[in-house]
Amino acid sequence: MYLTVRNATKTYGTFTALDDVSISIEQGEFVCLLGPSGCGKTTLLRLIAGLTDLDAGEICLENETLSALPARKRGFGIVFQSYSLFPNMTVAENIGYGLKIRHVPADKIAARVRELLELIKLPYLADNLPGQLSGGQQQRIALARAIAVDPRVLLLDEPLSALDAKVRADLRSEIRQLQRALGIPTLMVTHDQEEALALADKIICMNHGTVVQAGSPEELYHRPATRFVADFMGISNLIGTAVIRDVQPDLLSNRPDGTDDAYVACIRPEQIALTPDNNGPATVRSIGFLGNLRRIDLDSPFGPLVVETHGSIDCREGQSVQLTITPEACTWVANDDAGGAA
Ligand SMILES: Nc1ncnc2c1ncn2[C@@H]1O[C@H](COP(=O)(O)OP(=O)(O)OP(=O)(O)O)[C@@H](O)[C@H]1O
Repeated sequence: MYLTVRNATKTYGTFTALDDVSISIEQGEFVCLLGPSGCGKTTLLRLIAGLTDLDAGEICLENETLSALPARKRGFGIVFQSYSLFPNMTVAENIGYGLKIRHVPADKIAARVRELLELIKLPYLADNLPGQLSGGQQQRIALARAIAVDPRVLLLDEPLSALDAKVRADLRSEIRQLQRALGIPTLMVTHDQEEALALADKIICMNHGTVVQAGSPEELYHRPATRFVADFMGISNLIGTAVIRDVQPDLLSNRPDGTDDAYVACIRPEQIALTPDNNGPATVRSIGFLGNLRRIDLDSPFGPLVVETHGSIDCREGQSVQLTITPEACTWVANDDAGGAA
């Protein structure tokens, strides 16, 4: 483990923002902290950065305890949602700032700034002021400034959320490429599950100040541990045990033992097949065209269902359809009853 947080707790008055949280980041890993607004993501990032004090717990980098080390001595690079560049400094001065305060010689700073401007593909902007740049450009500069000092860890707090969809998607893949090329262990806060799925080696899913599940994007999507994770990570059809027993009992074959309330089935929309059938038990309510796929809303004996298909589909709104669902399509997840909190 490169960076570890053990049993971190943080309270504000009587409110517990983080409750006994433990996480780890490996060397070179890209980790996303994902969860709904207010779940404690930013608090955890700020604790790691040294911008907030821990009430209890420990933060270690390799074998060094960081808890007593002030933020500026941790050697971390930080990028915030608001670009937070120095408005009166040029782009080159902004990028070189961290090196300047470390008394690096001017020629070395100039060379490093040139190298970073090439890396973020903005070599022609060196002499501009931040106010003359687009949001996406400013965020690239903020990233270059954070990387300039060869940080031991890169901390990103919702760096893309102020940008529009296209710029956001472009910068997302650039951040990924840059992080891969430089191998800097990175922790990024986001509330956007698509962003986390696309970027992360590991996702740490949080709710109400605790870690609900940590794992690869594939694990969290295909094997969510709880109803909250299933609901938060993409679209899922969550169906109770009693309904399944009534409608299609063979789907219960993989269910763990426990009371009816203990588990619900999570069936992803791409795992349900439809066939037009005038005597079929389900009815198509609406069909949405999403470019590369179609999303179909159904009324069914299971209740409302969402189905997605990449192929063309031979049915129309109002049509009756037959459903094919196999027991393997059901992931049984603990019913933490937190679906509503997502
Ligand atoms: N300085 C503070 N004083 C009091 N309460 C705070 C303080 N900072 C954060 N909180 C509370 O702690 C909780 C967690 O906040 P945090 O910013 O970590 O959430 P978050 O998951 O990053 O949410 P968001 O995505 O909305 O930024 C929130 O309920 C917030 O109101």
